[in-house]
Amino acid sequence: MAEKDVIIGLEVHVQLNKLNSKLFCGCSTKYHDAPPNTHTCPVCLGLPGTLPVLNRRAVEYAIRVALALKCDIQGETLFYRKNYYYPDLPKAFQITQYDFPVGLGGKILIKGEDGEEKTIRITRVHMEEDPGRLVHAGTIDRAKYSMVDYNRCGMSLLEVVTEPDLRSPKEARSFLDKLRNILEYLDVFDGDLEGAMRIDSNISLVGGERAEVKNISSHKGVEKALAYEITRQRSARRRGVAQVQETRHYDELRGITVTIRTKEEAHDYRYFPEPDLVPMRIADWVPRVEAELPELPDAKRERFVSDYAIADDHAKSLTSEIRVANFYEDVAKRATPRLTAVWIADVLKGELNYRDVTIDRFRVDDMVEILDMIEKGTITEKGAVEVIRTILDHLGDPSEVDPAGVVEAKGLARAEDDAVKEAVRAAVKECSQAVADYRSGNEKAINFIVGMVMKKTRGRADPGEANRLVKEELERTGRA
Ligand SMILES: Nc1ncnc2c1ncn2[C@@H]1O[C@H](COP(=O)(O)OP(=O)(O)OP(=O)(O)O)[C@@H](O)[C@H]1O
Ligand SMILES: [Mg+2]
Ligand SMILES: [Mg+2]
Repeated sequence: MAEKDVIIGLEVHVQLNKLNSKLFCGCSTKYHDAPPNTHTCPVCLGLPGTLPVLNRRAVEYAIRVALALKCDIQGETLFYRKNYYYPDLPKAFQITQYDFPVGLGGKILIKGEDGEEKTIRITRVHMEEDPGRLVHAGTIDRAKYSMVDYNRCGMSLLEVVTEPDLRSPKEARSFLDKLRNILEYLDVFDGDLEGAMRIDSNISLVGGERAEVKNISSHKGVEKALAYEITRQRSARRRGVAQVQETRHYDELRGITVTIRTKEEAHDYRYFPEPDLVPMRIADWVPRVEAELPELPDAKRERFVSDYAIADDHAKSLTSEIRVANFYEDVAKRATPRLTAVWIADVLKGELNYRDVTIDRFRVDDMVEILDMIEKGTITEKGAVEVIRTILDHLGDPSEVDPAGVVEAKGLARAEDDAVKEAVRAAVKECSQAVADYRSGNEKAINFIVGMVMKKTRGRADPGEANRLVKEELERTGRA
């Protein structure tokens, strides 16, 4: 439900984890399976006397994202020091942007609560370095001690800040899904890696101060934390307790948020320009980066509708993930595009979701073969679903299955026409009561006869076709 009194704005930290090296040093970004503190060097550990060297590719990726989010790219961009003391950042300041971020004033289209397309404005996109990761012994508010892992320290981060345009937890989630989708299209980001996206959610009720729920890493977590906050803030208001500007933590296990600090305790970060990095004229880079921008989800969706003459809903579903979109096009080139759209969007995606399997585990060749069998009438639609399910259920087995093999092994080949006709004749003879009912005007009685045909052919007849044949047979025998 769109909530008129709810105001939400997000700050999304996106790790540019497809880069090979960190933002200011040559350390590898592939630390996810490595032991703690093995991907570090004097620069990302912030040892005295070291100097940052900017990763050009990171700047290029940042411009790519800012352009895709329709931001104005700033002519010159500058880094600042944000000073704070916390063990996740050994040099006691974070190199980030403040004035002159890479991009200002963009937008993302999402599906709003009312089902209509809705524009969420992007305030800015800026670059910064990721701090290290604290691992708390127990929960953050009660831990006896914490351990620190600097593998993540110095990774390239983007912060994408929205205007407070979101009106419900669900809209916040659609925004995050859409953002992730765009980032994956841009090939700068792998959302499956741990810590790839971390979100600060700001939420207030009209006329009240905002609470900022820090550092949630799943979209579902954000949705739940925001729902909890709405209830909490409303109930406080009813009791006459005013919301103060504060930072809160979401306790995922307990499903609640707890206060961490209020505005009075807020840090003064003493931002000042980073003296070890010069301002960059990025305006000159823009034409080249723009020319290399790939097709984005909204554009792909429009093209799918016009190139393949498929329904907009199908196009939307197929483009909501780059891997699905690519799979669709690979199959559609070799099969009927409309039929392909229906089977991928309405059937395959559901079966994959149910099993939590990604589409690249399914073979393009297999999908083409299944669609071919449907079109030639070799299998029924029901049989095709069975084939898809069986293939998915045997992923990773030593003896993987293929469509023809499943059809053979499960006897899914559609019954020969003669066999169906034979079954129809027999069914009409046997179901004399249903036949009499049908003839006296009860049209639904035909379903019983069709059911008998399906039973006799062990489900290998096409139900529509069986229905047509039963009617023909009833007419023929009625005339006699
Ligand atoms: N009344 C409000 N209710 C909910 N969200 C708000 C409200 N006013 C602003 N916001 C949101 O709060 C966020 C402010 O983020 P911003 O990065 O500009 O500042 P910050 O949170 O003060 O700084 P920091 O980066 O240190 O957390 C934006 O996403 C904005 O949309
Ligand atoms: Mg911020
Ligand atoms: Mg903030």
